[in-house]
Amino acid sequence: MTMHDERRRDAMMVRERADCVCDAAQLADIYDRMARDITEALAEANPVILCVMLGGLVPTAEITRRLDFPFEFDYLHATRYHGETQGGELVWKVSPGIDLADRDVLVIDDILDEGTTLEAILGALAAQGARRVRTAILLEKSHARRDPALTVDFVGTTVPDRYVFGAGMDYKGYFRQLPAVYAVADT
Ligand SMILES: O=P(O)(O)OC[C@H]1O[C@H](OP(=O)(O)OP(=O)(O)O)[C@H](O)[C@@H]1O
Ligand code: HPA
Repeated sequence: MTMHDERRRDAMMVRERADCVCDAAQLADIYDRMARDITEALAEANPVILCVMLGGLVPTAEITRRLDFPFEFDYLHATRYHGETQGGELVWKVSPGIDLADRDVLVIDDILDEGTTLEAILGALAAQGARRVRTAILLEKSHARRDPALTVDFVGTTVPDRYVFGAGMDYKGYFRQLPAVYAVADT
């Protein structure tokens, strides 16, 4: 069996035993509410919306299709889990291509865990001259391992301190496409 086959088999076993922590109907309600709050804050701001690839892809698509006001759209790619369940060094793969000087920016990502990724993104966007950066994160993980000063403007919901996947998030590269969020079962 190749290494890829083993990872796939591991992912399938983990999915079978995982607990659903946010189902598709709950996610739809969360996206509706986030889109309403974002509209209230940004409809007149001519913002740039930035998707944090890869995990931000699904929440960004779900939220932006609920926004009926003009905005520009771009993405950035910063990653530090590299297909594993423990974070490592942050690698910047792609910076936003659009000029952010004096712009209102909304960053959309899937999860706030230890906060390392979001801190780096906020630093980079400030360095690019953004006027104001707001953040929309689908899930906030409940623990005390991040700087409490790091706050998010639009939070979907809170999840327990377990590795989660689905709705854009992967387990070892798999299952980003699942329409609900699952937590890996304790061993
Ligand atoms: O708060 P942190 O502990 O820094 O973790 C949060 C980040 O981790 C995930 O990205 P990941 O590095 O897994 O890349 P991916 O989006 O390609 O899955 C997630 O999409 C967030 O961007
Ligand atoms: O629990 C998680 N799941 C998926 N990606 C993540 N990135 C940080 N934490 C997580």
